[in-house]
Amino acid sequence: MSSWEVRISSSRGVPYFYNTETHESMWEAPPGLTQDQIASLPGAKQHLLNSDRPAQVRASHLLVKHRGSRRPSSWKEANITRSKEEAIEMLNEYASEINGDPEKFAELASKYSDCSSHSNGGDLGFFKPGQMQKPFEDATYALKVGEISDVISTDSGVHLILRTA
Ligand SMILES: N=C(N)NCCC[C@H](NC(=O)[C@@H]1CCC/C1=C\[C@H](COP(=O)(O)O)NC(=O)[C@@H](N)Cc1ccccc1)C(N)=O
Repeated sequence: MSSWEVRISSSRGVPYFYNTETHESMWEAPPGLTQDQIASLPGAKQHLLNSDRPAQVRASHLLVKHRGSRRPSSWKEANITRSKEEAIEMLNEYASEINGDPEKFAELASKYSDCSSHSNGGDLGFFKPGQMQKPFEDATYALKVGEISDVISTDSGVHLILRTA
């Protein structure tokens, strides 16, 4: 496997391959390396090289915060004191009311989401790997476009996610 490693180009912010012996560098993976060998190169954090992961995705979410949230406050409520269990119960009720319907999702997100994105039906716009908290990112990438997640927990609170692109 010689001495290839993965580095991030400072100018382009994307991974490239660098050989510490020959000082060669290339954007594409060196020929002859299997996917597994590439994934185990120094610096090749799987999500950076996850070639089958689209560069960006788009999602909407319905966030219910609780007293354990990193910022237990929102446009709806200055001081959020509900428990995490209560927040999960609320989300499960919303999920059954939404019943997989994207329009219903946007309607309920506008009314009930504790995120500023509520004003836009929960739409977060496009985002790339590394921008959102990991559980949120992984859950979104695991969804097909048009699918709604189960209850996902992050430091912000608990979410329902609808992947839209
Ligand atoms: N578009 C981006 N890159 N904006 C920065 C995202 C930061 C990111 N946020 C999260 O991972 C969670 C999941 C989705 C929303 C979110 C949290 C919070 C609410 O939780 P709190 O921070 O009070 O704990 N909402 C936001 O950030 C909003 N600006 C998202 C947004 C709103 C309107 C339009 C676009 C994006 C993080 N790395 O913390």
